[in-house]
Amino acid sequence: MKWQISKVFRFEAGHRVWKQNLTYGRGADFTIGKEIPVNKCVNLHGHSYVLEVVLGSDTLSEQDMVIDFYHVKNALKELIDTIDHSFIIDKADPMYPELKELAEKYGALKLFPVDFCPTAEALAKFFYDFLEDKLRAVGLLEEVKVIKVVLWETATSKAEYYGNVL
Ligand SMILES: Nc1nc2c(c(=O)[nH]1)N=C([C@H](O)[C@H](O)COP(=O)(O)OP(=O)(O)OP(=O)(O)O)CN2
Repeated sequence: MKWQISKVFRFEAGHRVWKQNLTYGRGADFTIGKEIPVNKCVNLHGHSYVLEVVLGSDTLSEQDMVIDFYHVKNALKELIDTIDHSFIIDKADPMYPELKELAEKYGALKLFPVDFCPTAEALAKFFYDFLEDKLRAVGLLEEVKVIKVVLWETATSKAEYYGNVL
C-alpha cells in the first residue's frame, strides 16, 4: 500500500481470560520445575485499552486522503461507546449465565458478550473484522483496506492482527 493512516481510540473495559491455564500448552515448558504459576487473568479485571486501526490505500481520494480521520472515528464510535466501561465476556465462559443474571438484577454491570475468549489477540481480530465490514458496507473495500489493528491491553502487552493483508 502506498499510503497508510492510523487512528487511536481509548476505552476502559473489564474482562477475564477464562481459558488461561499456565500449566500446559504453548510456553508451559519454560516454567517446568519452577513454582506453579497463578492464572491471574482468569480473575475479573480491567484494562485501559488502546486501540490503533491502520488503514491503507494505493490511491488518494479527490480530497487527497486515504479516508478522512473523521470518518474512521465515526465508523468505530458506536462500538467504542458500547464497549467502554463494559465487561467483555465470552458467551461460552462458565461465569456468563450468572454474570448475566447479576447484570439484569442490579443494572450496574454492562456486559459486552462476545463469541470468543477476550484475549488481546481475539479482540484485535474482532475490531479488524468490524471495521472491514463497515468499509464493505459502504462500498469502500476496493479502495481502502484495513492493514492492521493493534490492541494494547497493558503498558507492556499488545496484540496485532493483520487479516489477509500481509
Ligand atoms: N497472549 C496473551 N497472553 C495474555 C493475555 C492476552 O490477551 N494474550 N492476557 C492476559 C491478561 O489479560 C493480563 O491482564 C495481561 O497479561 P500480562 O502482560 O502478563 O500482565 P502483567 O501486568 O502481569 O504484565 P507485566 O508488565 O509483565 O507485569 C495474560 N496473558
